Amino acid sequence: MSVTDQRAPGVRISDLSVVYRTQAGELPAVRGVDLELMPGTITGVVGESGSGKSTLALSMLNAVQPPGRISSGSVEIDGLGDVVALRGDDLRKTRGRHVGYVFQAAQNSLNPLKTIGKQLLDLGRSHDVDDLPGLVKEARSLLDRMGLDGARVLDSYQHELSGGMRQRVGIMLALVLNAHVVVLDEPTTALDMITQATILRIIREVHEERGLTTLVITHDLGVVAEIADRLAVMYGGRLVEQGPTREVLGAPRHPYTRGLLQAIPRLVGDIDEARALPGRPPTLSTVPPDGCVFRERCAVRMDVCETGEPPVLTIGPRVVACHAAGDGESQKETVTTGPTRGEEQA
Ligand SMILES: Nc1ncnc2c1ncn2[C@@H]1O[C@H](COP(=O)(O)OP(=O)(O)OP(=O)(O)O)[C@@H](O)[C@H]1O
Repeated sequence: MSVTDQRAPGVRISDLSVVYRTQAGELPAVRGVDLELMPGTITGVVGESGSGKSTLALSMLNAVQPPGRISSGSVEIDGLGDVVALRGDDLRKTRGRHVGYVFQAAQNSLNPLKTIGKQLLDLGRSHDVDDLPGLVKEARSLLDRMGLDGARVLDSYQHELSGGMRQRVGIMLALVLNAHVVVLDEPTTALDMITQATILRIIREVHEERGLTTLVITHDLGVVAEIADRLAVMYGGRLVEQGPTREVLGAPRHPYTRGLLQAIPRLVGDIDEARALPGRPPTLSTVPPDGCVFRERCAVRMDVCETGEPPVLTIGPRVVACHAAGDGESQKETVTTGPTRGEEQA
């Protein structure tokens, strides 16, 4: 729904797989993910803990660290090429300058020995920014917009700031170099509801003003409902459903998406109506290598889900990977958790 700005690049993640080395060998945390970020849109990625969201975010900057590695696939950014193929200085310059980011642990990753302002200048110098006073002014203005005293924050050390303030510093650092692709991993988790709403509004405003292509990673469906144009749902390293946010949330087709929605307590009505998804999400070592990764928790699983990769179905603007999503039966309101899981790639 956002205005597509000519400056906003498109991003195509194709057949992306990321593995981590474990005692049991290399195991996939992200498997065969295909996801396109349309220019000028905000895409939300949701899923329970361990579904591979942060690993996907790191891949956007080719920043997966050992014991992990990108084992296949590409992340093509318009004007930049395949980030997965970048190395050395090209890669370093890309991070921050072309792809702005705030990682989940960003609020703890500031340098405790330097003021925020000093770290900002280091960032500017490392990216050959000529106008450092301009950079400081921009940083102050972004912090002011997020409800902080920008000048004071820049003079502060990390230990002088609360978790929520550090989180906003992280968002400022993601935006300040004027990158046109921005990756925000859990940007508002440490914030109270009111501040969260303010920050989401500001992210949206800056996104539109600057013509960005933005990826927001969150476990919170409320956050994506608030901010994202498109929504991608991950489970066990797979993308199981994606499409326009309103459609996915309004009429989820994958049983996992349905389960996530049903697990949200309502503010009105009977709180018991919220039904937690039974079972737990898989870990690296328990993700089934074959068949549907969601089948253990799926109320409508079929025999084929045990062994067959779910087909990737394109239904209008929606992509669903599920054995049951294609047949008329399962698309009727099959309440509970829903049919088998699938994913959107190989
Ligand atoms: N450094 C690592 N070494 C081994 N396994 C890892 C490592 N980092 C992540 N994993 C595993 O990869 C899988 C995906 O993790 P990831 O952090 O990407 O998921 P997530 O959806 O972002 O979860 P969360 O919301 O809890 O951050 C998990 O099973 C996790 O345990």
